[in-house]
Amino acid sequence: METLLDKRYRVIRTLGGGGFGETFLAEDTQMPSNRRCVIKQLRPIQNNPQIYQLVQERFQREAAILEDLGGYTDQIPTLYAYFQLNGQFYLVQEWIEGDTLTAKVQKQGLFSESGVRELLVNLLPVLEYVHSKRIVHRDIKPDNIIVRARNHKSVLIDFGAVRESMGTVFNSQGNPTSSIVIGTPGYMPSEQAAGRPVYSSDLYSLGLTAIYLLTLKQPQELELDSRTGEIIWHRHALSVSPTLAGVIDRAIAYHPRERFVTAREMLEALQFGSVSPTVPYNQPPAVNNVQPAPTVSYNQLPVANVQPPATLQNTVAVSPGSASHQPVNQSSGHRGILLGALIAGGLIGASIVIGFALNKTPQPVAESTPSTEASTTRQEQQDVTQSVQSQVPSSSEPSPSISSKTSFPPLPPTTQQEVDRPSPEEAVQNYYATINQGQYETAWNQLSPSLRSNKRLHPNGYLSYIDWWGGQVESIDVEEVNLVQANTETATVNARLQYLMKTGKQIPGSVRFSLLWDAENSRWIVSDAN
Ligand SMILES: Nc1ncnc2c1ncn2[C@@H]1O[C@H](COP(=O)(O)OP(=O)(O)OP(=O)(O)O)[C@@H](O)[C@H]1O
Repeated sequence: METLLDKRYRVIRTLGGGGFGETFLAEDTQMPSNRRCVIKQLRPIQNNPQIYQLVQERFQREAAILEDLGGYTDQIPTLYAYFQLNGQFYLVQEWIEGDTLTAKVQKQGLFSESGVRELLVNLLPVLEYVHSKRIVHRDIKPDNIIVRARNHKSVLIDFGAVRESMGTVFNSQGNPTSSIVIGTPGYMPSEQAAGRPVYSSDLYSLGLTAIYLLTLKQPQELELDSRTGEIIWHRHALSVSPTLAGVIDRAIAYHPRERFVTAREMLEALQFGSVSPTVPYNQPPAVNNVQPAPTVSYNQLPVANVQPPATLQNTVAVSPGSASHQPVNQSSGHRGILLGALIAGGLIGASIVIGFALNKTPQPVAESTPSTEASTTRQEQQDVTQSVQSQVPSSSEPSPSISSKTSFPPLPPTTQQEVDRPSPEEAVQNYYATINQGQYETAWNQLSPSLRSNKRLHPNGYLSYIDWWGGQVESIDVEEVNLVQANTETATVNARLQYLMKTGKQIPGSVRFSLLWDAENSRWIVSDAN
């Protein structure tokens, strides 16, 4: 007699299988059309009654998230049902008829630039939505994007969240913990491999997906800059425009703070071409577009310089455990981080689970995303301190809100302009007032040309500047400005600041400004800041 799963679903064929269970194509015998669906079977990696209870709770929570996500857009499969049977968990999802990007490339060869652009423009709003729900997909790759045959829209399948709930184990202290990291070697950035995905981890994976489509190179086949750890791929895609190359470069930057912070930002860079043509691979880390990803201690990522098997691209679940012991060496760590963990765990080929119980609190998806708590990591503070180095004084018109009185030495007034000459402290105050009013371009133009073109501070020019001020900082409070020295041509001012970040955090900072008097425009400009 024919068996029906959950007395309802007739399995047509197996679509795939991995460490967590199998995936089936089935038909729903209780729908008039016998509509087709995909059934994902999931097995907890540790099986005892206490764990089962916990997994069950997490599974339910994650299924609710999938339901919510799939209900919003036709670019995420709809969740039809979920159930438990014989100690296993099942998700019943919409079957997306079409080809994965992997299958498409196999059929039609390389994607054109416009094909890749179209794909990104199509997918980035979906990612923006997913991130707005505090979810990091965690397994974006060509296999997990299906182009729907009906309307050619790209659909994002295989969210990592539910599989992660299957990794619940008890650690040696008897506390439940999430024992695994979900992701695919090569497509997964280092912070994710260390168990701390942030939103831009998905942008990184999407960037590598784009490179695959443009070059047919899997991430492991691409070289790394031995000094910076950045991926070298331009030589395999010589006809790609500088704008697209720049967008991809930024998405795949090693460090999250150098990447686009949001999917929207990446989309806009793609649409409006505002990314500088190339971000040289050998650049030092950007300091002016810090990603406020406070849960990641980048200087604590593990390093393992083990080369991966070149073709490995299956999703894996690995222990995030060793993430906190060895200092990161950005010039060489990169891909080795995860792969070391994989190989150390005995990975050969397909999906595996290394069920190390870790002394680590559980990390449901929402907690894996950038935190909004008020504390600040040392790294973040450092980043902020560095990133404020490019602030400039504002226009010569004193702002009514300025409270610090001028202590500029009296000058012999020669013209009305000279009489109205702002003090250096006022210039600094005005500069930040301009930023608080959202007049970023005006503020940018108050930087000296050499400061504006300082690649260390502004790797992508003005874009880096607005990334920081417009994208990450909510407002800035100037707590104190002190004049260090001044003459008619130059001045030095110290400023003590408090950044209110969009995440809700408050971060202190201090900057020493070097100002130059711009007589032609009767204003101070910032020639240096540190
Ligand atoms: N909703 C869906 N609609 C259509 N096909 C799907 C859907 N979900 C998964 N698939 C396909 O089913 C197959 C198996 O999916 P599964 O999630 O088990 O992935 P896998 O490739 O076997 O493993 P993994 O990606 O976890 O390494 C894949 O080819 C995938 O494209």
